[in-house]
Amino acid sequence: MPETLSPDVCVIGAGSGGLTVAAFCAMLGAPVVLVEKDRMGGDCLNAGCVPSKALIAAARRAHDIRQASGFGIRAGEPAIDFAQVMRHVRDAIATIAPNDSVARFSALGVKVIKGEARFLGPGAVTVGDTTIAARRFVIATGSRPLLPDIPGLDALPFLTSETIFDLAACPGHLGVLGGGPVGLEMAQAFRRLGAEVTVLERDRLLPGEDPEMVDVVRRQLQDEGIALLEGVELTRVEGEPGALRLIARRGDDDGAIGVSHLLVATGRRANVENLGLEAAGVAFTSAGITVDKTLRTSNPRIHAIGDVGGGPQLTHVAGWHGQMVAQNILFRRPVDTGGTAVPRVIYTDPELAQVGLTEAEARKLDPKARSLRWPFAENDRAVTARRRQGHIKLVISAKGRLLGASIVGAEATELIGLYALALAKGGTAAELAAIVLPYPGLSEVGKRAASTYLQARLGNPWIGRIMRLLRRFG
Ligand SMILES: Cc1cc2nc3c(=O)[nH]c(=O)nc-3n(C[C@H](O)[C@H](O)[C@H](O)COP(=O)(O)OP(=O)(O)OC[C@H]3O[C@@H](n4cnc5c(N)ncnc54)[C@H](O)[C@@H]3O)c2cc1C
Ligand SMILES: NC(=O)c1ccc[n+]([C@@H]2O[C@H](COP(=O)([O-])OP(=O)(O)OC[C@H]3O[C@@H](n4cnc5c(N)ncnc54)[C@H](O)[C@@H]3O)[C@@H](O)[C@H]2O)c1
Repeated sequence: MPETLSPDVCVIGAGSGGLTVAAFCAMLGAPVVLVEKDRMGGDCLNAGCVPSKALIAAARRAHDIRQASGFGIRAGEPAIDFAQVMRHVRDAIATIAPNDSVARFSALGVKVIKGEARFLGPGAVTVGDTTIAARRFVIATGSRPLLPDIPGLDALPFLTSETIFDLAACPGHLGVLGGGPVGLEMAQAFRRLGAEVTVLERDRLLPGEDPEMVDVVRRQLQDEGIALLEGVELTRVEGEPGALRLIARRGDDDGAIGVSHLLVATGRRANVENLGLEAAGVAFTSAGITVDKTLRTSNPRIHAIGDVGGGPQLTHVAGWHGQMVAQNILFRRPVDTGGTAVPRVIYTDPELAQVGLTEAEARKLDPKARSLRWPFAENDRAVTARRRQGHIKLVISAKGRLLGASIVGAEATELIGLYALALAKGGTAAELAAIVLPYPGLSEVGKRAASTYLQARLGNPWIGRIMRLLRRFG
Protein backbone atom coordinates (compact mmCIF):
# COMPACT_ATOMS: atom_id res chain seq x y z
CA MET A 1 0.00 0.00 0.00
CA PRO A 2 1.60 3.33 -1.00
CA GLU A 3 1.95 5.66 1.95
CA THR A 4 3.40 9.11 2.56
CA LEU A 5 5.20 9.97 5.77
CA SER A 6 5.93 13.51 6.93
CA PRO A 7 8.47 13.29 9.75
CA ASP A 8 10.62 16.19 10.91
CA VAL A 9 13.76 14.34 9.90
CA CYS A 10 14.56 11.59 7.38
CA VAL A 11 17.96 9.94 7.75
CA ILE A 12 19.37 7.82 4.93
CA GLY A 13 21.84 5.18 6.08
CA ALA A 14 22.02 3.41 9.46
CA GLY A 15 25.80 3.49 9.99
CA SER A 16 27.71 5.37 12.69
CA GLY A 17 26.55 8.77 11.39
CA GLY A 18 22.91 8.04 10.59
CA LEU A 19 22.27 6.08 13.79
CA THR A 20 23.59 8.99 15.87
CA VAL A 21 21.24 11.50 14.22
CA ALA A 22 18.24 9.15 14.52
CA ALA A 23 18.88 8.30 18.18
CA PHE A 24 19.43 11.93 19.14
CA CYS A 25 16.27 13.15 17.37
CA ALA A 26 14.11 10.32 18.77
CA MET A 27 15.36 10.78 22.32
CA LEU A 28 14.29 14.42 22.13
CA GLY A 29 10.88 13.44 20.78
CA ALA A 30 11.28 14.60 17.16
CA PRO A 31 9.53 12.38 14.57
CA VAL A 32 12.29 10.65 12.60
CA VAL A 33 12.44 8.08 9.82
CA LEU A 34 15.63 6.06 9.28
CA VAL A 35 16.14 4.23 5.98
CA GLU A 36 18.68 1.40 5.63
CA LYS A 37 19.07 -0.78 2.57
CA ASP A 38 21.38 -3.38 4.04
CA ARG A 39 22.69 -4.19 7.55
CA MET A 40 21.97 -1.93 10.53
CA GLY A 41 25.25 -0.58 11.94
CA GLY A 42 26.79 0.05 8.52
CA ASP A 43 30.41 -0.43 7.75
CA CYS A 44 31.90 0.01 11.22
CA LEU A 45 29.92 -2.78 12.86
CA ASN A 46 29.74 -5.24 9.98
CA ALA A 47 32.89 -4.87 7.88
CA GLY A 48 35.07 -2.21 9.48
CA CYS A 49 36.15 -1.23 12.98
CA VAL A 50 34.50 -4.05 14.92
CA PRO A 51 35.60 -7.12 12.94
CA SER A 52 39.04 -5.63 12.28
CA LYS A 53 39.68 -4.84 15.93
CA ALA A 54 38.34 -8.27 16.97
CA LEU A 55 40.74 -9.94 14.53
CA ILE A 56 43.61 -7.74 15.72
CA ALA A 57 42.83 -8.69 19.34
CA ALA A 58 42.98 -12.41 18.50
CA ALA A 59 46.22 -11.93 16.58
CA ARG A 60 47.69 -10.03 19.53
CA ARG A 61 47.06 -13.06 21.77
CA ALA A 62 49.01 -15.25 19.35
CA HIS A 63 51.84 -12.70 19.31
CA ASP A 64 51.88 -12.44 23.12
CA ILE A 65 52.21 -16.22 23.38
CA ARG A 66 55.18 -16.16 21.02
CA GLN A 67 56.75 -13.37 23.12
CA ALA A 68 56.01 -14.97 26.49
CA SER A 69 59.48 -16.50 26.93
CA GLY A 70 60.83 -12.99 27.62
CA PHE A 71 58.79 -13.11 30.84
CA GLY A 72 60.11 -16.56 31.71
CA ILE A 73 57.00 -18.33 30.48
CA ARG A 74 57.63 -21.05 27.93
CA ALA A 75 54.68 -21.43 25.57
CA GLY A 76 56.03 -22.18 22.11
CA GLU A 77 54.28 -21.64 18.80
CA PRO A 78 50.53 -21.16 19.38
CA ALA A 79 48.09 -23.54 17.68
CA ILE A 80 45.70 -21.28 15.81
CA ASP A 81 42.16 -22.47 15.17
CA PHE A 82 41.24 -20.01 12.42
CA ALA A 83 37.59 -21.05 12.38
CA GLN A 84 37.40 -20.24 16.10
CA VAL A 85 39.16 -16.91 15.52
CA MET A 86 36.47 -16.04 12.99
CA ARG A 87 33.76 -17.16 15.43
CA HIS A 88 35.27 -14.71 17.92
CA VAL A 89 35.03 -11.98 15.24
CA ARG A 90 31.38 -12.83 14.52
CA ASP A 91 30.66 -13.01 18.24
CA ALA A 92 32.01 -9.47 18.74
CA ILE A 93 29.72 -8.22 15.95
CA ALA A 94 26.74 -10.12 17.34
CA THR A 95 27.33 -8.79 20.86
CA ILE A 96 27.37 -5.17 19.70
CA ALA A 97 24.65 -5.53 17.02
CA PRO A 98 21.64 -5.15 19.38
CA ASN A 99 22.75 -1.55 20.09
CA ASP A 100 22.29 -0.74 16.40
CA SER A 101 19.27 -2.96 15.74
CA VAL A 102 15.85 -2.19 14.28
CA ALA A 103 14.35 -3.35 17.59
CA ARG A 104 16.37 -0.86 19.64
CA PHE A 105 15.76 2.05 17.31
CA SER A 106 12.05 1.25 17.01
CA ALA A 107 11.87 1.18 20.81
CA LEU A 108 13.51 4.61 20.89
CA GLY A 109 10.71 5.88 18.66
CA VAL A 110 12.49 5.86 15.29
CA LYS A 111 10.50 4.59 12.31
CA VAL A 112 12.99 2.29 10.60
CA ILE A 113 12.34 1.41 6.96
CA LYS A 114 14.41 -1.30 5.28
CA GLY A 115 15.03 -0.48 1.62
CA GLU A 116 16.95 1.74 -0.77
CA ALA A 117 16.21 5.45 -0.49
CA ARG A 118 16.17 7.73 -3.50
CA PHE A 119 15.31 11.42 -3.78
CA LEU A 120 12.32 12.22 -6.00
CA GLY A 121 12.91 15.95 -5.69
CA PRO A 122 14.39 18.54 -3.30
CA GLY A 123 12.00 17.62 -0.47
CA ALA A 124 10.94 14.00 -0.96
CA VAL A 125 12.50 10.56 -0.82
CA THR A 126 11.04 7.28 -1.97
CA VAL A 127 11.64 3.80 -0.54
CA GLY A 128 9.62 1.13 -2.31
CA ASP A 129 5.98 2.19 -1.96
CA THR A 130 6.69 4.78 0.72
CA THR A 131 7.29 8.46 0.09
CA ILE A 132 8.94 10.50 2.82
CA ALA A 133 8.33 14.23 2.69
CA ALA A 134 10.46 15.39 5.62
CA ARG A 135 11.26 18.88 6.86
CA ARG A 136 14.97 18.02 6.83
CA PHE A 137 17.07 15.18 5.38
CA VAL A 138 20.42 13.77 6.44
CA ILE A 139 22.41 11.71 3.95
CA ALA A 140 24.70 9.23 5.74
CA THR A 141 25.23 6.61 3.05
CA GLY A 142 28.91 5.96 3.80
CA SER A 143 31.51 4.58 1.42
CA ARG A 144 32.74 1.32 -0.09
CA PRO A 145 36.13 -0.04 -1.20
CA LEU A 146 37.67 1.83 -4.10
CA LEU A 147 38.96 -0.68 -6.62
CA PRO A 148 41.92 0.29 -8.78
CA ASP A 149 41.84 -0.39 -12.49
CA ILE A 150 44.60 -3.01 -12.76
CA PRO A 151 44.71 -5.41 -15.72
CA GLY A 152 43.71 -8.93 -14.70
CA LEU A 153 42.24 -7.92 -11.34
CA ASP A 154 38.59 -8.27 -12.30
CA ALA A 155 39.17 -11.72 -13.82
CA LEU A 156 40.46 -13.26 -10.57
CA PRO A 157 39.07 -13.50 -7.05
CA PHE A 158 40.35 -10.90 -4.60
CA LEU A 159 39.42 -9.78 -1.11
CA THR A 160 38.30 -6.40 0.21
CA SER A 161 37.31 -5.29 3.72
CA GLU A 162 33.79 -6.44 2.77
CA THR A 163 34.85 -10.07 2.25
CA ILE A 164 38.02 -10.67 4.27
CA PHE A 165 36.11 -11.33 7.49
CA ASP A 166 34.24 -14.18 5.75
CA LEU A 167 37.42 -16.20 5.11
CA ALA A 168 37.05 -19.79 6.30
CA ALA A 169 40.80 -20.53 6.37
CA CYS A 170 43.88 -18.42 6.94
CA PRO A 171 45.53 -17.52 3.62
CA GLY A 172 48.89 -19.20 3.01
CA HIS A 173 50.34 -16.01 1.54
CA LEU A 174 48.30 -12.83 1.69
CA GLY A 175 49.25 -10.08 -0.76
CA VAL A 176 48.01 -6.68 0.46
CA LEU A 177 47.62 -3.89 -2.07
CA GLY A 178 47.79 -0.58 -0.19
CA GLY A 179 49.81 0.31 2.90
CA GLY A 180 47.13 2.50 4.52
CA PRO A 181 45.26 1.76 7.77
CA VAL A 182 43.23 -1.15 6.37
CA GLY A 183 46.23 -2.71 4.63
CA LEU A 184 48.64 -2.50 7.58
CA GLU A 185 46.18 -3.49 10.29
CA MET A 186 45.18 -6.58 8.30
CA ALA A 187 48.76 -7.35 7.23
CA GLN A 188 49.94 -7.57 10.84
CA ALA A 189 46.86 -9.45 12.06
CA PHE A 190 47.11 -12.13 9.35
CA ARG A 191 50.86 -12.43 9.79
CA ARG A 192 50.38 -13.07 13.52
CA LEU A 193 47.69 -15.62 12.70
CA GLY A 194 50.17 -17.55 10.59
CA ALA A 195 50.02 -16.18 7.03
CA GLU A 196 52.99 -15.08 4.99
CA VAL A 197 52.26 -11.44 4.07
CA THR A 198 53.52 -9.09 1.37
CA VAL A 199 52.37 -5.46 1.26
CA LEU A 200 52.61 -3.48 -1.99
CA GLU A 201 52.32 0.29 -1.57
CA ARG A 202 52.84 2.69 -4.44
CA ASP A 203 53.84 5.59 -2.18
CA ARG A 204 55.35 5.04 1.29
CA LEU A 205 53.53 3.29 4.13
CA LEU A 206 50.83 5.48 5.73
CA PRO A 207 51.60 8.44 3.47
CA GLY A 208 49.40 10.81 5.51
CA GLU A 209 51.22 10.18 8.79
CA ASP A 210 54.42 11.61 10.29
CA PRO A 211 57.28 9.59 8.69
CA GLU A 212 59.24 9.55 11.97
CA MET A 213 56.35 7.78 13.72
CA VAL A 214 55.66 5.49 10.75
CA ASP A 215 59.29 4.29 10.90
CA VAL A 216 58.58 2.62 14.25
CA VAL A 217 55.59 0.75 12.79
CA ARG A 218 57.58 -0.19 9.68
CA ARG A 219 60.41 -1.69 11.75
CA GLN A 220 57.98 -3.75 13.83
CA LEU A 221 56.16 -5.10 10.77
CA GLN A 222 59.49 -6.05 9.20
CA ASP A 223 60.66 -7.70 12.43
CA GLU A 224 57.53 -9.82 12.37
CA GLY A 225 58.44 -11.03 8.88
CA ILE A 226 56.09 -8.97 6.72
CA ALA A 227 57.54 -8.10 3.31
CA LEU A 228 56.99 -4.39 2.71
CA LEU A 229 57.36 -3.21 -0.87
CA GLU A 230 57.10 0.58 -1.01
CA GLY A 231 57.15 2.75 -4.12
CA VAL A 232 55.86 -0.11 -6.27
CA GLU A 233 53.08 -0.12 -8.83
CA LEU A 234 51.03 -3.28 -9.35
CA THR A 235 50.79 -3.49 -13.12
CA ARG A 236 49.03 -6.84 -13.68
CA VAL A 237 47.45 -9.75 -11.87
CA GLU A 238 47.82 -13.22 -13.38
CA GLY A 239 47.40 -16.84 -12.37
CA GLU A 240 44.42 -18.70 -11.02
CA PRO A 241 42.34 -18.71 -7.84
CA GLY A 242 44.60 -19.66 -4.92
CA ALA A 243 47.79 -19.07 -6.94
CA LEU A 244 47.98 -15.45 -8.03
CA ARG A 245 50.98 -13.76 -9.60
CA LEU A 246 51.30 -10.06 -8.86
CA ILE A 247 53.40 -8.31 -11.47
CA ALA A 248 54.80 -5.16 -9.92
CA ARG A 249 57.11 -2.39 -11.10
CA ARG A 250 59.53 -0.20 -9.18
CA GLY A 251 61.21 2.34 -11.45
CA ASP A 252 62.25 0.34 -14.53
CA ASP A 253 62.31 -3.02 -12.76
CA ASP A 254 59.49 -5.55 -13.06
CA GLY A 255 59.09 -8.42 -10.63
CA ALA A 256 56.52 -11.10 -9.81
CA ILE A 257 55.24 -12.13 -6.40
CA GLY A 258 53.28 -15.34 -5.92
CA VAL A 259 50.46 -15.13 -3.36
CA SER A 260 47.47 -17.29 -2.49
CA HIS A 261 45.11 -14.35 -1.80
CA LEU A 262 45.06 -10.63 -2.53
CA LEU A 263 43.47 -7.99 -0.26
CA VAL A 264 42.76 -4.75 -2.09
CA ALA A 265 42.95 -1.92 0.45
CA THR A 266 43.51 1.13 -1.74
CA GLY A 267 41.02 3.55 -0.19
CA ARG A 268 37.26 4.08 -0.32
CA ARG A 269 34.75 5.81 -2.54
CA ALA A 270 31.67 7.68 -1.33
CA ASN A 271 28.23 6.13 -1.91
CA VAL A 272 26.65 8.86 -4.06
CA GLU A 273 25.17 6.71 -6.82
CA ASN A 274 21.45 5.91 -7.28
CA LEU A 275 20.43 8.41 -4.63
CA GLY A 276 18.70 10.86 -6.97
CA LEU A 277 21.07 13.61 -5.86
CA GLU A 278 20.51 15.54 -9.10
CA ALA A 279 16.74 15.58 -8.45
CA ALA A 280 17.40 16.76 -4.91
CA GLY A 281 19.67 19.60 -6.07
CA VAL A 282 22.58 18.15 -4.11
CA ALA A 283 26.00 18.78 -5.68
CA PHE A 284 28.58 16.00 -5.54
CA THR A 285 31.85 14.85 -7.09
CA SER A 286 33.54 11.46 -7.15
CA ALA A 287 35.10 12.43 -3.77
CA GLY A 288 31.67 12.67 -2.17
CA ILE A 289 28.79 15.03 -1.52
CA THR A 290 29.91 18.63 -1.47
CA VAL A 291 29.33 20.15 1.97
CA ASP A 292 30.34 23.38 3.65
CA LYS A 293 31.87 23.41 7.11
CA THR A 294 28.40 23.25 8.61
CA LEU A 295 27.85 19.94 6.73
CA ARG A 296 25.09 21.52 4.65
CA THR A 297 24.79 20.46 1.00
CA SER A 298 23.85 22.71 -1.91
CA ASN A 299 20.22 22.04 -0.87
CA PRO A 300 19.87 23.89 2.47
CA ARG A 301 17.33 21.31 3.75
CA ILE A 302 19.81 18.49 3.34
CA HIS A 303 22.94 17.72 5.38
CA ALA A 304 25.52 15.06 4.49
CA ILE A 305 27.62 13.45 7.23
CA GLY A 306 30.30 10.79 7.73
CA ASP A 307 32.15 9.03 4.94
CA VAL A 308 29.84 10.24 2.15
CA GLY A 309 30.85 13.85 2.83
CA GLY A 310 34.42 13.26 1.72
CA GLY A 311 36.11 14.27 5.03
CA PRO A 312 38.10 11.99 7.35
CA GLN A 313 36.54 8.51 7.03
CA LEU A 314 36.32 7.57 10.70
CA THR A 315 33.50 6.30 12.88
CA HIS A 316 33.99 8.91 15.58
CA VAL A 317 33.91 11.63 12.91
CA ALA A 318 30.61 10.27 11.53
CA GLY A 319 29.19 10.17 15.08
CA TRP A 320 30.44 13.67 15.86
CA HIS A 321 28.89 14.96 12.61
CA GLY A 322 25.63 13.23 13.50
CA GLN A 323 25.51 14.80 16.95
CA MET A 324 26.18 18.31 15.62
CA VAL A 325 23.68 18.01 12.78
CA ALA A 326 20.93 16.67 15.06
CA GLN A 327 21.46 19.61 17.42
CA ASN A 328 21.34 21.97 14.47
CA ILE A 329 18.10 20.51 13.15
CA LEU A 330 16.41 20.50 16.54
CA PHE A 331 17.82 23.64 18.19
CA ARG A 332 19.44 25.60 15.33
CA ARG A 333 22.73 25.17 17.17
CA PRO A 334 25.52 26.10 14.70
CA VAL A 335 27.58 23.28 13.24
CA ASP A 336 31.30 23.87 12.91
CA THR A 337 33.69 21.20 11.73
CA GLY A 338 36.52 23.72 11.48
CA GLY A 339 38.13 24.17 14.87
CA THR A 340 38.10 20.76 16.54
CA ALA A 341 41.18 18.57 16.59
CA VAL A 342 40.01 15.03 15.80
CA PRO A 343 42.25 12.14 16.87
CA ARG A 344 43.01 9.25 14.55
CA VAL A 345 44.67 5.93 15.28
CA ILE A 346 46.22 3.16 13.21
CA TYR A 347 45.63 -0.02 15.23
CA THR A 348 48.89 -1.73 14.39
CA ASP A 349 51.03 -2.90 17.30
CA PRO A 350 52.51 -0.49 18.27
CA GLU A 351 49.53 1.77 17.67
CA LEU A 352 50.06 5.10 15.95
CA ALA A 353 47.86 7.93 17.21
CA GLN A 354 47.73 11.53 16.05
CA VAL A 355 45.78 14.61 17.07
CA GLY A 356 46.21 18.19 15.91
CA LEU A 357 49.12 19.14 13.68
CA THR A 358 51.99 16.88 12.77
CA GLU A 359 55.46 18.38 13.12
CA ALA A 360 55.66 19.10 9.37
CA GLU A 361 52.19 20.71 9.30
CA ALA A 362 53.03 22.88 12.30
CA ARG A 363 56.37 24.03 10.83
CA LYS A 364 54.59 25.14 7.64
CA LEU A 365 52.34 27.44 9.69
CA ASP A 366 54.92 28.47 12.27
CA PRO A 367 58.63 27.94 11.48
CA LYS A 368 59.39 28.37 15.20
CA ALA A 369 57.23 25.38 16.18
CA ARG A 370 59.23 22.77 18.12
CA SER A 371 58.92 19.15 19.11
CA LEU A 372 59.32 17.54 22.51
CA ARG A 373 59.93 13.78 22.60
CA TRP A 374 60.03 11.04 25.17
CA PRO A 375 60.70 7.34 24.46
CA PHE A 376 58.61 4.48 25.88
CA ALA A 377 61.95 2.79 26.62
CA GLU A 378 62.40 5.40 29.42
CA ASN A 379 58.96 4.71 30.91
CA ASP A 380 58.92 2.32 33.88
CA ARG A 381 55.51 0.82 33.07
CA ALA A 382 56.57 0.14 29.49
CA VAL A 383 59.76 -1.50 30.74
CA THR A 384 57.93 -3.75 33.21
CA ALA A 385 55.53 -4.87 30.48
CA ARG A 386 58.34 -5.29 27.89
CA ARG A 387 56.59 -2.77 25.64
CA ARG A 388 59.48 -0.38 25.14
CA GLN A 389 59.01 0.50 21.51
CA GLY A 390 58.04 3.93 20.28
CA HIS A 391 57.84 7.46 21.56
CA ILE A 392 55.61 10.47 21.99
CA LYS A 393 56.16 13.71 20.17
CA LEU A 394 54.45 16.89 21.33
CA VAL A 395 54.51 19.76 18.85
CA ILE A 396 54.42 23.17 20.49
CA SER A 397 54.53 26.81 19.45
CA ALA A 398 57.48 29.06 20.37
CA LYS A 399 55.49 30.12 23.47
CA GLY A 400 54.87 26.52 24.52
CA ARG A 401 51.24 26.12 23.38
CA LEU A 402 50.36 22.61 22.26
CA LEU A 403 49.78 22.35 18.49
CA GLY A 404 49.68 18.58 18.06
CA ALA A 405 50.62 15.22 19.52
CA SER A 406 51.85 12.05 17.85
CA ILE A 407 52.23 8.81 19.77
CA VAL A 408 53.58 5.54 18.46
CA GLY A 409 53.68 2.96 21.20
CA ALA A 410 51.68 0.81 23.59
CA GLU A 411 48.08 1.94 24.22
CA ALA A 412 48.52 5.05 22.07
CA THR A 413 44.73 5.04 21.48
CA GLU A 414 44.07 5.45 25.18
CA LEU A 415 46.82 8.05 25.65
CA ILE A 416 45.83 10.42 22.83
CA GLY A 417 42.58 11.63 24.46
CA LEU A 418 44.41 13.83 26.95
CA TYR A 419 46.04 15.74 24.10
CA ALA A 420 42.71 16.17 22.28
CA LEU A 421 41.41 17.84 25.45
CA ALA A 422 44.58 19.90 25.88
CA LEU A 423 44.29 21.13 22.28
CA ALA A 424 40.62 21.99 22.73
CA LYS A 425 41.46 24.02 25.84
CA GLY A 426 44.54 25.76 24.40
CA GLY A 427 46.79 23.81 26.80
CA THR A 428 50.53 24.37 27.14
CA ALA A 429 53.59 22.21 27.70
CA ALA A 430 53.94 23.75 31.18
CA GLU A 431 50.39 22.63 32.07
CA LEU A 432 51.02 19.12 30.75
CA ALA A 433 54.24 18.94 32.77
CA ALA A 434 52.36 19.96 35.94
CA ILE A 435 49.74 17.16 35.86
CA VAL A 436 50.08 14.59 38.64
CA LEU A 437 49.79 11.14 37.07
CA PRO A 438 49.73 7.67 38.61
CA TYR A 439 53.04 5.84 38.81
CA PRO A 440 53.87 3.65 37.05
CA GLY A 441 51.78 4.48 34.00
CA LEU A 442 52.28 4.87 30.29
CA SER A 443 50.64 8.31 30.49
CA GLU A 444 53.87 9.57 32.06
CA VAL A 445 55.56 9.56 28.64
CA GLY A 446 53.65 12.70 27.71
CA LYS A 447 54.37 14.41 31.01
CA ARG A 448 58.08 13.64 30.62
CA ALA A 449 58.08 14.98 27.05
CA ALA A 450 56.35 18.16 28.24
CA SER A 451 58.87 18.49 31.10
CA THR A 452 61.75 18.70 28.62
CA TYR A 453 60.30 22.09 27.63
CA LEU A 454 60.83 23.36 31.17
CA GLN A 455 64.24 21.70 31.55
CA ALA A 456 65.45 23.53 28.45
CA ARG A 457 64.45 26.79 30.12
CA LEU A 458 66.44 26.06 33.28
CA GLY A 459 69.57 27.28 31.46
CA ASN A 460 68.08 30.80 31.37
CA PRO A 461 70.54 33.09 33.35
CA TRP A 462 67.58 34.94 34.90
CA ILE A 463 66.62 31.84 36.88
CA GLY A 464 70.03 31.87 38.67
CA ARG A 465 69.70 35.59 39.37
CA ILE A 466 66.21 35.17 40.86
CA MET A 467 67.43 32.28 43.04
CA ARG A 468 70.39 34.34 44.35
CA LEU A 469 68.06 37.25 45.08
CA LEU A 470 65.59 35.05 47.00
CA ARG A 471 68.44 33.50 49.03
CA ARG A 472 69.12 36.93 50.57
CA PHE A 473 65.69 36.80 52.23
CA GLY A 474 66.57 33.65 54.19
C1 LIG B 1 38.41 -2.46 7.63
C2 LIG B 1 38.01 -1.12 8.19
C3 LIG B 1 38.38 -0.79 9.47
C4 LIG B 1 37.99 0.44 10.01
N1 LIG B 1 38.41 0.73 11.26
C5 LIG B 1 38.08 1.92 11.79
C6 LIG B 1 38.48 2.25 13.10
O1 LIG B 1 39.15 1.45 13.78
N2 LIG B 1 38.14 3.44 13.61
C7 LIG B 1 37.40 4.33 12.88
O2 LIG B 1 37.10 5.42 13.39
N3 LIG B 1 37.00 4.05 11.62
C8 LIG B 1 37.31 2.87 11.07
N4 LIG B 1 36.89 2.57 9.81
C9 LIG B 1 36.08 3.55 9.08
C10 LIG B 1 34.60 3.48 9.53
O3 LIG B 1 34.11 2.17 9.35
C11 LIG B 1 33.76 4.46 8.73
O4 LIG B 1 34.36 5.74 8.77
C12 LIG B 1 32.35 4.58 9.28
O5 LIG B 1 31.70 3.35 9.26
C13 LIG B 1 31.54 5.60 8.46
O6 LIG B 1 30.23 5.70 8.95
P1 LIG B 1 29.07 6.29 8.04
O7 LIG B 1 27.86 6.38 8.92
O8 LIG B 1 29.52 7.49 7.34
O9 LIG B 1 28.83 5.20 6.91
P2 LIG B 1 28.53 3.63 6.96
O10 LIG B 1 28.88 3.04 8.25
O11 LIG B 1 29.16 3.07 5.74
O12 LIG B 1 26.94 3.54 6.84
C14 LIG B 1 26.27 3.89 5.66
C15 LIG B 1 24.98 3.09 5.59
O13 LIG B 1 24.16 3.64 4.56
C16 LIG B 1 23.50 2.58 3.90
N5 LIG B 1 23.07 3.09 2.58
C17 LIG B 1 23.85 3.47 1.54
N6 LIG B 1 23.07 3.92 0.53
C18 LIG B 1 21.79 3.83 0.94
C19 LIG B 1 20.54 4.14 0.35
N7 LIG B 1 20.44 4.66 -0.88
N8 LIG B 1 19.42 3.89 1.06
C20 LIG B 1 19.47 3.36 2.30
N9 LIG B 1 20.62 3.05 2.91
C21 LIG B 1 21.77 3.29 2.25
C22 LIG B 1 24.56 1.49 3.84
O14 LIG B 1 23.98 0.22 3.63
C23 LIG B 1 25.21 1.62 5.22
O15 LIG B 1 24.60 0.79 6.17
C24 LIG B 1 37.23 1.35 9.24
C25 LIG B 1 36.86 1.01 7.94
C26 LIG B 1 37.24 -0.21 7.42
C27 LIG B 1 36.82 -0.55 6.03
N1 LIG C 1 42.22 2.71 12.42
C1 LIG C 1 41.34 3.39 11.73
O1 LIG C 1 40.80 4.41 12.16
C2 LIG C 1 40.98 2.92 10.37
C3 LIG C 1 41.24 1.62 10.01
C4 LIG C 1 40.91 1.22 8.74
C5 LIG C 1 40.33 2.11 7.87
N2 LIG C 1 40.08 3.37 8.27
C6 LIG C 1 39.50 4.34 7.33
O2 LIG C 1 39.12 3.70 6.15
C7 LIG C 1 39.58 4.43 5.03
C8 LIG C 1 40.14 3.48 4.02
O3 LIG C 1 41.38 2.92 4.45
P1 LIG C 1 42.42 2.38 3.39
O4 LIG C 1 43.63 1.93 4.10
O5 LIG C 1 41.74 1.45 2.46
O6 LIG C 1 42.67 3.67 2.50
P2 LIG C 1 43.74 4.86 2.51
O7 LIG C 1 43.35 5.75 1.41
O8 LIG C 1 43.91 5.43 3.84
O9 LIG C 1 45.11 4.12 2.13
C9 LIG C 1 45.24 3.47 0.90
C10 LIG C 1 46.69 3.24 0.60
O10 LIG C 1 46.77 2.54 -0.62
C11 LIG C 1 47.73 3.15 -1.46
N3 LIG C 1 47.34 2.87 -2.83
C12 LIG C 1 46.30 3.42 -3.50
N4 LIG C 1 46.23 2.88 -4.75
C13 LIG C 1 47.25 1.99 -4.84
C14 LIG C 1 47.70 1.11 -5.86
N5 LIG C 1 47.09 1.04 -7.04
N6 LIG C 1 48.77 0.34 -5.61
C15 LIG C 1 49.42 0.39 -4.41
N7 LIG C 1 49.02 1.21 -3.42
C16 LIG C 1 47.95 1.98 -3.62
C17 LIG C 1 47.72 4.62 -1.07
O11 LIG C 1 48.94 5.25 -1.39
C18 LIG C 1 47.48 4.53 0.44
O12 LIG C 1 48.67 4.42 1.16
C19 LIG C 1 40.62 5.42 5.52
O13 LIG C 1 40.24 6.70 5.11
C20 LIG C 1 40.60 5.32 7.00
O14 LIG C 1 40.29 6.57 7.56
C21 LIG C 1 40.41 3.79 9.49
